[in-house]
Parts: sequence; C-alpha cells; structure tokens
Amino acid sequence: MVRKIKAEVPAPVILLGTKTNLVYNIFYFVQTAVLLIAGNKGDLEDFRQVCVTAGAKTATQFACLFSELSAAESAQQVIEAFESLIREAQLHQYYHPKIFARCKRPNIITMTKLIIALFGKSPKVKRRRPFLSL
Ligand SMILES: Nc1nc2c(ncn2[C@@H]2O[C@H](COP(=O)(O)OP(=O)(O)OP(=O)(O)O)[C@@H](O)[C@H]2O)c(=O)[nH]1
Repeated sequence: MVRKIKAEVPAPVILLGTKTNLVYNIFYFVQTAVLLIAGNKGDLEDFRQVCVTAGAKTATQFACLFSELSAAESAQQVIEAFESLIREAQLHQYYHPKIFARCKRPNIITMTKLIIALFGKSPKVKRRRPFLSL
C-alpha cells in the first residue's frame, strides 16, 4: 500500500429483531463477513508508507484478502479485487451453509437502527414552561 491501508467491507447484512438477539446478529456478521485489505494508489511509489510485505502480513493476521492496486492506472485491478471478494464470499457461503440457513429474513439495517438497538433511544427530556407569574 502506498499511503495507508483501508479495509473494504462488503455491504453487511445483519439480522435485527429484539435486543436479545443482537449479540447473535453481530456474531453472525463477524462470522460471515469477508474482508479485503486494499492497498490503493500503487502508482504513487514515492509516497509509499507501508510495504507490500507489511500489508500482506496484516491481511494474514486478520484472515483477510489482500490486494495492491492502482485505481488510476488499472480499472482491471479494481475489478479483480472485487471479483476475489465475491468468490471468497461465495465459497464461504458454500462451506458454511448453516450460518446462512439461520438467516431467514435478512434485513439491511441502518447504523442508526443498530445504535438504537444497542443503547436504546435517548430519553426525551420534557421542558417545562417557566412559571413567570409572581
Ligand atoms: N494517483 C492515484 N490517485 C488516486 C488513486 N485512487 C484514487 N486517487 C485519487 O485520490 C483522491 C481521493 O480519492 P477518493 O476516492 O476521494 O478517496 P478518499 O478515501 O476519499 O481519499 P484518500 O484518503 O485520499 O484515499 C482523488 O483525487 C482520486 O482521484 C490511485 O490509484 N492513484
């Protein structure tokens, strides 16, 4: 990677029901997410801060895919990175069908919903009208 490492996470599909199964849902996401560390801007060799070996090592450490590419020079490299991500996700689905079988009605949820489910809604503070008469 030239300047920094970014983890590109595929769109998460998280089951969300009640608060009680939220832990399971997060666990489900962690189990099913396929990650790719993409080292972009490969053409800017002079600005490199992270060497290829360090990028690849981090990817191995976190069981991620790794790809060095340059979006400016080659769209093909970007396509290949995404294709490898899709292939890996398909393989994962093939080898772990039970995890996906549990996902009967997957909903894509917003971050706001996730935060509300985790911490609850913030209590509404009722403002009292000041009592002005003497
Ligand atoms: N030279 C070069 N420039 C790139 C490459 N990919 C993106 N850029 C440029 O980097 C700038 C920022 O790109 P963005 O897609 O906005 O990425 P960002 O995550 O918002 O910003 P960065 O933190 O700079 O990556 C834009 O001017 C892009 O044209 C690349 O592979 N090579």
